[in-house]
Amino acid sequence: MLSASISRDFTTASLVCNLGYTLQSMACGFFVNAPTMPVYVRWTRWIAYVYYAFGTVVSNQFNGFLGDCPYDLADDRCDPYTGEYILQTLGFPKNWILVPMMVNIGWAVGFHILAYLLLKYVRVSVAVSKTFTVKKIEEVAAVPSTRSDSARSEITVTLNDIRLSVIRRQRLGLTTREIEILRGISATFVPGSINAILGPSGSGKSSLLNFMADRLHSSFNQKYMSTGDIIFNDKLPSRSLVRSLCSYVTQEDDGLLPSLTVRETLYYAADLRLPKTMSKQEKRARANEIIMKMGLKDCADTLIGGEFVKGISGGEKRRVTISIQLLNDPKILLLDEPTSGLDSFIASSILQVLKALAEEGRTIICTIHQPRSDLFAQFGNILLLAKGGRVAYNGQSTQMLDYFASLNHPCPPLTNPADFVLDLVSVNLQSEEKESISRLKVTKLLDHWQNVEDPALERPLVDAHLGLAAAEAEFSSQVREPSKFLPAYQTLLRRSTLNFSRSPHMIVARIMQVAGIGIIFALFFSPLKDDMIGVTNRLGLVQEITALYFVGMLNNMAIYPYDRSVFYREHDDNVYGVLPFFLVYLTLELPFECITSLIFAVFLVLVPGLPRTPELFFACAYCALAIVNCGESIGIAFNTLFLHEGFAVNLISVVLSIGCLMAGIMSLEMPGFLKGVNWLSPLKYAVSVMINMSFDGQTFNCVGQAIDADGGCEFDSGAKVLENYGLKANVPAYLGGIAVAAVVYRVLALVVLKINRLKLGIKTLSRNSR
Ligand SMILES: Nc1ncnc2c1ncn2[C@@H]1O[C@H](COP(=O)(O)OP(=O)(O)OP(=O)(O)O)[C@@H](O)[C@H]1O
Repeated sequence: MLSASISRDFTTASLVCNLGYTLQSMACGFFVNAPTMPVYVRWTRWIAYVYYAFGTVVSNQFNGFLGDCPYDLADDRCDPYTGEYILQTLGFPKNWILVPMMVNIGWAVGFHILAYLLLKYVRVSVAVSKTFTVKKIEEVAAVPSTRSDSARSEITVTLNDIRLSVIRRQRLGLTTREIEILRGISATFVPGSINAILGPSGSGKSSLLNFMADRLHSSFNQKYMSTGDIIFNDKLPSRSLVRSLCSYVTQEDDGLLPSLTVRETLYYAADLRLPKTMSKQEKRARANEIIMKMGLKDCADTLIGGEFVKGISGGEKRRVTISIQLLNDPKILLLDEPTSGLDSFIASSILQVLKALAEEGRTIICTIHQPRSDLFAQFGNILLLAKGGRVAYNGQSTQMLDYFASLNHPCPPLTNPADFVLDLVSVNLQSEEKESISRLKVTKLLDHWQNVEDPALERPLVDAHLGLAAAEAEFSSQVREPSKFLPAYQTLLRRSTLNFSRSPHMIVARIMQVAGIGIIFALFFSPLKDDMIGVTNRLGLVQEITALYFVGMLNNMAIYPYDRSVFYREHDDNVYGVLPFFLVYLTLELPFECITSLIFAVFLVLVPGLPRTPELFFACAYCALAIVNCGESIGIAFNTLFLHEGFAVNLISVVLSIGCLMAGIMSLEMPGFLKGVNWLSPLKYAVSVMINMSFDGQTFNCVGQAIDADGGCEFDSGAKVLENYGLKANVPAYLGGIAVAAVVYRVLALVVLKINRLKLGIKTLSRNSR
């Protein structure tokens, strides 16, 4: 909480938290012996709550303790076996239990108060975005409309008795429940004006739009089923053709990268979405044409902006999201709540833009939750749904009130027509009496539409087979193929590099997450001595390489969830596949991991004085790189499986903590099952390699050690340390194991992402199977 109140940005907050935690754990006295800490950091233990917690636990464990001393208890040589001696070596007073517990309560309260004060008095500053002139990708003049003749042909969309239901698994998959979402929707959407889908909450507006855009995907937990046809100009297109002809604008603008300008966003989108037959100049010209058409000229060189950088306005963001979908000149544009969250002026301007697009011959279909009367006037055609997914009206907006008036439901004067019809088709749940009256009224309205007015009653059913062939013939030139691997990879790499280079705090955090903890280790452990304390400090220092597992996760959390949102949107639009996205992430991540791992090895090996050999230096950098990389892989996998970042981070932390506890000296005696699991952990290999290479061939003096009968001591050589702790390992094999683990973890992350992005279709049932 304190870190988040110091910086509200996750990247910086996680850096503060990580370095703060590392400092705490170094100062606690477990990894590095407190009395032997260098004087310039020895004081830090007094401000480390972990020191007090560790002191309490150790005091509780060793007060009055006596180990199995092989000599007479009065013999001085038994001193190292006493709890008093152990406490003295660790630098803790005797019976030090109550005081540190009270101090820690003080720390807990203090941290909360400090966080409260920071949250209350330190305001989040939102920087105003700079404008960027595109230098490398030169500006290309907008050209007059490039719509081809085929693009100008118009499409009337007809829905024929669409039924949609979902079967959901419950109680750990033991039972299932079927929910009917749409019950026989027949409607017509015409080109030339805005087609609005209205209805109370839960009436199925979004589900219908998602169904039309082919965005409903079955999964393990839910299986969608549908019947009915979507017809384009009396022809029955395949689902893939529907997907190609329809562009879909989602409710959120989360498919935009905050550090790109509007023009850059559209240039890169054009590169990714427009066919490879178009030259770069033509793609740029198309993007500039859209910028002019959508009224984005004035903000074209302003950053999109995000949480901490004020960029373009909310209305402009909506326009940019719509613009991206307009790049390939779709014949049908579906928009989910395009005006939600916008003020009336901006909402009205968005609808005017949509109206102008419709007047060019496009079929514009949008859901609107509760339009004001001025917005309602912009709609040409209305589909009114009632709760339960049934149609109450479909036709021209100008005739809607007359239709309801003819059924004895006149709209009172000065009433917003949209509010009036939404009330009309809603069930009033305020009292039982009102509910039964309103339910009867709604049922009558729905039955009347279904039995008397439903356009499907007059429509001859299209011959599915002939219709399919005819549709393919008419619209095949409009089919959009996803971008091939190489061009997609190149464009995404350029875009991500530009976005990343404009986020200096992320670059600093990526470097300092690894280098920072290396510096802290060096401060606490340097210089390593050759006595007993030197032995335990070496073990502690080498063990600390496991902290990099968390660094990988934090690096991933700072970037991946944002990249993922943009990727999911573009993948839903069938712009490119999983692999280019995945490899671009890896390409940007690896140079940072290589450089920071080398820096880390300087502070872990050279500065404190582990054997200063090239072998150990590069082995350390290699292990560090693999551990950070595996942490990132686990981050990718969990952040793909779970969209909620808080939940994902909790789960990842558990997995990583278990990995750290099972590595090296933290778990010398584990049950067989856990030993088996540990072979899957990169930390096991890395810590073993580091311990073996750090101790092999080393000699130590006996200061502070129990002297055995022949005058020697337990740990006078590195070989004895490895043998006594059971840490001897086959270093070359383990070095190979680390590489295998890094590759396997990353491939697993790719498989998780691939499975997650499998677009399991909707099961289409024939009419008589229901
Ligand atoms: N995958 C699903 N699992 C269970 N129920 C679903 C699912 N999808 C839709 N529904 C149900 O279908 C109904 C229609 O949902 P939908 O989101 O389409 O309504 P809506 O009219 O768009 O509502 P709102 O205006 O509040 O967004 C709701 O009752 C919803 O709970």
